[in-house]
Amino acid sequence: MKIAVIGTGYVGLVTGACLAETGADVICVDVNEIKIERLKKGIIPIYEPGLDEIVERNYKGGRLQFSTSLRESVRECSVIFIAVGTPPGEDGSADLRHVLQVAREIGASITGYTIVVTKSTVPVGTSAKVKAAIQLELEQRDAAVEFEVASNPEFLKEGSAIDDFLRPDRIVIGTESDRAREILQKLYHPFVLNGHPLLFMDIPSAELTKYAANSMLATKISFMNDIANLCELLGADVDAVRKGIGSDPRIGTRFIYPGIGYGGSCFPKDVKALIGTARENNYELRILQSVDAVNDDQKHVMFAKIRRHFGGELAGKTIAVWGIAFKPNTDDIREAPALVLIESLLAAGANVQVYDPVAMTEARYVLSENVLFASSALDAVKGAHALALVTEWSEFRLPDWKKMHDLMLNHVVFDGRNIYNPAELQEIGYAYHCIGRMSSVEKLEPEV
Ligand SMILES: NC(=O)c1ccc[n+]([C@@H]2O[C@H](COP(=O)([O-])OP(=O)(O)OC[C@H]3O[C@@H](n4cnc5c(N)ncnc54)[C@H](O)[C@@H]3O)[C@@H](O)[C@H]2O)c1
Ligand SMILES: O=c1ccn([C@@H]2O[C@H](COP(=O)(O)OP(=O)(O)O[C@H]3O[C@H](CO)[C@@H](O)[C@H](O)[C@H]3O)[C@@H](O)[C@H]2O)c(=O)[nH]1
Repeated sequence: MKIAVIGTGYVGLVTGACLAETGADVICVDVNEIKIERLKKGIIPIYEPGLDEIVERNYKGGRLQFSTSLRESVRECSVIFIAVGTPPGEDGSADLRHVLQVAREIGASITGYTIVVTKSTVPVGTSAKVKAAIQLELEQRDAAVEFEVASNPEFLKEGSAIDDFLRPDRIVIGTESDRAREILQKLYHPFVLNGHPLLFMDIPSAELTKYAANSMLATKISFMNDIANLCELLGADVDAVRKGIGSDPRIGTRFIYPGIGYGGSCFPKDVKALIGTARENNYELRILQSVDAVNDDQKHVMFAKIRRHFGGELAGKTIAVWGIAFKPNTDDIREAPALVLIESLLAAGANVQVYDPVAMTEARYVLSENVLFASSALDAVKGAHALALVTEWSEFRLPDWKKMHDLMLNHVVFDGRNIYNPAELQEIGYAYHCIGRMSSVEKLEPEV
């Protein structure tokens, strides 16, 4: 089966490489010439564990190709995936510019029966727009080419994208015909050998499933962040509460970790987009409005703790920030909570020294030149008055606290992910603040 994947970002490249892994003949297309040139040289444009191996193996095996020409690439393909970005527009709704541009080009190029599958996250009704755009192009060139559209939202997580794609919890496909259903069932058969379901449904339901899934997960996180903030007021420990509620299988243990707000290219934009979709239909999604508002506030919680610790005066203080990526195992810094914290620290007159194991290059594009980019975690804490742990990378989990004690000017740790042991830090002489817990350590008088 010959397949084209349009858009070679986090989703498109993983999709293309994983489909090629099953023996399919895949061509990945992108408008970004530099990206495609680098991919042809074996340079992977993003950090995603395991992606380099799978791309290299399939590229060398001839099953995976790269191109900047959509028109040439899609001609012989029976299935075309659209995996371009759908960033938030000014009003928060999904910007469909790239998706519809691709649809028009597909319409201008296909010559035989084709299934056009929308994999990008798009609002309900987008597949119908894609279909209309392709149809219009076909009519304009007077071509009677049979095609169908389908919706196949992607649920992979950055940092574990390969595993998520190869062993999905489920695959959701919205189709309108048995023919498209049979072809997509065949294509995805190798990925559901684990017994997890391939769920066929109508197209609007498939499109909405994606937003509902992300919104549900974001709701769990904002709910726990709200509870964490209440824990601090009541003298309770959110991690005990988390374990206490998570043991009930109806609630479950996953995605209830409090922190400093969810980030990334999906939850923030998809929650906002779904709120907008509802509003366009005269319906207020009140729960999601609160989820979004709680998340915006949560991104400021760590800054408030740091400012309070230093008696409201941060001018001249040096704060080390560990982690910029929105989560570990990715170089993606879109909507990362670290960016909000760093901006607030700089605005308050603090010096900021940052370190991230893989996101430093991305960070240099967006962070102010006043930020000091450290060469290692230890380098970042040199001369610092405080350490803020933002992203829970593995290499930050067991720091050499004693060595750091000598490097830091003042000894206080702000743990945005609740990964450190307060007792251990107290023994070495650090003050400790985390999320949703008032530990005895935190109640120590601030150091000068
Ligand atoms: N990143 C994730 O974890 C994730 C997971 C599931 C779904 N999604 C959704 O998948 C979609 C893609 O997300 P992403 O993170 O991979 O985006 P991305 O920004 O990493 O990649 C998008 C790519 O599309 C290319 N592109 C734009 N216009 C094009 C065109 N006309 N022709 C060819 N290529 C074009 C861009 O150059 C870019 O390389 C979005 O709708 C997103 O919401 C993302
Ligand atoms: O208990 C938790 C779990 C996650 N997060 C935060 O939530 C954000 C998103 O994390 P995660 O969902 O792991 O990463 P993404 O790669 O953004 O994946 C989400 O967004 C993708 C794009 O739509 C979907 O495909 C995935 O299913 C969905 O999990 C990150 O900032 C995490 O730190 C928490 O604060 N607490």
